[in-house]
Amino acid sequence: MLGLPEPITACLFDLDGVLTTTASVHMAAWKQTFDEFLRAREGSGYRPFSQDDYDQHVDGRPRADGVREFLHSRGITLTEGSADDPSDAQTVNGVGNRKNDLLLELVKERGVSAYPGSVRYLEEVRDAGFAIGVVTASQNAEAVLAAANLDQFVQARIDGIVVADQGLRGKPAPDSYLAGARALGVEPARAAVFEDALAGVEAGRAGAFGFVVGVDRVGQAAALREHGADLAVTDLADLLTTVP
Ligand SMILES: O=P(O)(O)OC[C@H]1O[C@@H](O)[C@H](O)[C@@H](O)[C@@H]1O
Repeated sequence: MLGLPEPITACLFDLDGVLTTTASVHMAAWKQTFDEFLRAREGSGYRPFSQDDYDQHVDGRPRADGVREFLHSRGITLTEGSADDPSDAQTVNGVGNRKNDLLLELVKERGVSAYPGSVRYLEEVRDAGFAIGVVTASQNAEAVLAAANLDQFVQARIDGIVVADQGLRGKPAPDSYLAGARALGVEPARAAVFEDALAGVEAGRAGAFGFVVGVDRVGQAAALREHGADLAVTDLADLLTTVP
């Protein structure tokens, strides 16, 4: 029993925070990046980047969208710059590159692991014969999936690189999930979306997916439901005992 309603035959999983424990690593890299940025701009009285800032403005969105959205919330607008901007450039790309440098350092230091409950769930989904896709804003998804030994489960991957190459709108727009469903050859109504980000459950709802599971890792179950989750669980293995 996968805890999913009858018509579902495919599962589209977000990666960071749903399958792997890397959401907290992204959060740490963003916090260091934005705190350095704000301190340099506003001095020691700056308001630090918080978990709430991450949840509202950054989580689930493509890297540059996260930079823009968060800085906008603080009344700051930067020029875009270009992809090869140095990481100290005061541009959207420069700030994003600083964050990526820090993320890669942290991933190297801490390693990447999968949630044991998510691995159990993936095994059950695979054994039930359901199609499996990963839909993530991250441009580092291929390496993270491989490091966590999860690539064996994945039949289609729509990641930050595909999103940029195909000119898709990032989450909360439904485009990347719709591309995931297309890649698996299923109608959205027959696919379930699994998301820990508010922008991600919004994307699932906007795409009219058959079922949206909110995965609550930071105590935001009610907000996940408000933004589009049909159900919120704290671990994917909880679904194995849930009858919808
Ligand atoms: O910077 P990356 O690896 O391309 O990731 C982009 C975004 O990917 C999402 O999966 C994370 O939730 C965000 O925190 C992150 O900012």
